[in-house]
Amino acid sequence: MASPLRRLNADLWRRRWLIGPGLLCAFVSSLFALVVPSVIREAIDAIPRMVAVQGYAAGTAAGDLLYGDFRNTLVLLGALVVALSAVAGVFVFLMRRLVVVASRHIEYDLRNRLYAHLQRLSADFYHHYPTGDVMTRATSDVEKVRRYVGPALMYLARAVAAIVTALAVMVVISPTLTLWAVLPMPILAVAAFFVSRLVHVRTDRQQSAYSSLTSRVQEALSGIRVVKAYAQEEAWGQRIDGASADYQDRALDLARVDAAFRPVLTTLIGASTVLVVGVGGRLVIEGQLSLGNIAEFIIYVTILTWPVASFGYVVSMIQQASASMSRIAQILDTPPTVTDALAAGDGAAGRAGGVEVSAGRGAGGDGAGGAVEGRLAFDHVTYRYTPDGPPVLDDVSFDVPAGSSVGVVGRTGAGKSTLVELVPRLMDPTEGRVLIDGVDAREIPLQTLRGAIGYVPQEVFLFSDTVGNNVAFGVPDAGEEQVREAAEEADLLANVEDFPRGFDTRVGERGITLSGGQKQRAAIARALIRRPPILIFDDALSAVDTRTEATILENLRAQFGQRTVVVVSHRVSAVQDADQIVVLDDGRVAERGTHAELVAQGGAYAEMVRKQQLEDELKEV
Ligand SMILES: Nc1ncnc2c1ncn2[C@@H]1O[C@H](COP(=O)(O)OP(=O)(O)OP(=O)(O)O)[C@@H](O)[C@H]1O
Repeated sequence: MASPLRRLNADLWRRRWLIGPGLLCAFVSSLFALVVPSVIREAIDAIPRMVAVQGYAAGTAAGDLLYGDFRNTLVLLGALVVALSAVAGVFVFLMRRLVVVASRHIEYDLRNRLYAHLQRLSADFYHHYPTGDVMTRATSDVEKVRRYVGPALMYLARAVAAIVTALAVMVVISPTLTLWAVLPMPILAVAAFFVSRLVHVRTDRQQSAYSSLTSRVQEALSGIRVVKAYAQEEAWGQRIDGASADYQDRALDLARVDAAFRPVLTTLIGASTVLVVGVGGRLVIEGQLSLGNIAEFIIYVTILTWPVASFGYVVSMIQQASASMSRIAQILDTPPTVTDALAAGDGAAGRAGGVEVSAGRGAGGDGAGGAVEGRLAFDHVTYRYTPDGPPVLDDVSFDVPAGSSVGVVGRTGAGKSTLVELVPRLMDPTEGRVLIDGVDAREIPLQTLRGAIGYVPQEVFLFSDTVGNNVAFGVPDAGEEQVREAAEEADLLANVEDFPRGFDTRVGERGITLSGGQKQRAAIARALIRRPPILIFDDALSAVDTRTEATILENLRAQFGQRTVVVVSHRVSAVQDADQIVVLDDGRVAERGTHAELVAQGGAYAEMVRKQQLEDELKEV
């Protein structure tokens, strides 16, 4: 067995009570199926005897009696064939029920394990693995592994059982005829192996052509407004056409290989039959075998064909499953870089570095978020996205006292988002430390740390759910009043009341589309409802007008003193009232101070203020 598949041994063992009896059923069904040819031999061999009796004793009472006996025997033998086949069928049914069910359980467990691990993995993993790639591993790779624990094992068990038992019976009857009958079989196994390899390669290609076709169509439909506005229907039509033609080519390619396999199979069965009849015929003439034996052998050859072919099929299936399993293992073996390893405790509370910190959910609205006060400090923080890449943050140090506010500004790409993502530990600094209440964030249990932070990312993500559930996302048991309160603080309440079903209005694909500003405010409400001691807005006010921005900031200011607020923005208006402003330039702290201090300093911030004033004045003209 290829090594990556060894990891499944524990799963197979856990499901032994399904797999074991399932494989036993495979064996039993083969035994029953194998009795059928000998019954048919009996029946065929009875025919010449019957003909002879007819010849000698036709018309006599004894002849009629014998004839009646023969007929009854034949009917009985026929009934026996039907009964044996039915019993073999029942065992095949049981085998499938047991083994396929086990394989579905193992698939379910593996997919859950993978998803649980994906949730544990840190943001840096997702920087390196494209979503489509991870999706393929979680879907079609898991399915290929399932085929190993299900169909492959099943086919293998049936094949071994059928081949061993059929060969044993055949050899007992006639070793010579057996040798001739199985002569084409190795060619069949090898052909099946190569054909199924070709089939698998083509199936993969067809699958990837299909996923690129569906993602193209999905993109075209989600971007339909842009396509129409730029009159690009024709060009997009051609692109879809291209992807569609590619898919068709791949599908036909697969169908051709598939179609070629059947004739190969039939030819090889034909060759075996001819050999059986030819060699067997001579043995019958020599008196070593009966005619019934030839019929019996022909059935054995047919019985053996599929198991022998399935050997090749199974080998290629196992190869595929092994490749898939190693792709899955790559993810499972990637350790999360952000862990609780350094934290003193794992639970919702723990002692860290002498400072007691506890979960800051405060869903009840205590406002202080437990024992986390919210002092935030960056201590010589450097961050690189790749080990040999340039530092996106370079030796950043500054302090934010608990309950104060800080505005972070800087050109695009200056590192602002990266800086704030380090606070909830979406990733850890390459060098230096982020401190919360004077404690290295890595020493605080993740649950506690993240429970104390309300983070509104730059790209708002709303789930296809109701507005209310999107707001209550981080506090699933929040009451209606809490949801309303948070929405009001985020200046979203008036909008929601205008929606057809208020907070029960669905958003996203199957609901209404929120405006950019409404989405941002829903995300802000989602952060506020947690009543966290630390609030982080990463350019979270960019899609709202300055009046709404002022209202939200006003609401927040009413709570300054209780909450540490970090506001990343391109707009002076969003940061000018902050207790301090940090200007980032190319990953470094270029300036730091209050609005008045920085304006007086006459540096980059003063220049930004001047430009925005000029823009505002121009707008007014
Ligand atoms: N996953 C990543 N891999 C490599 N580089 C990245 C990655 N994400 C961001 N960067 C780079 O890091 C730098 C800082 O990005 P960041 O998003 O922190 O800037 P920003 O100041 O928030 O910009 P903006 O104001 O446009 O949002 C940019 O040059 C960006 O291209």
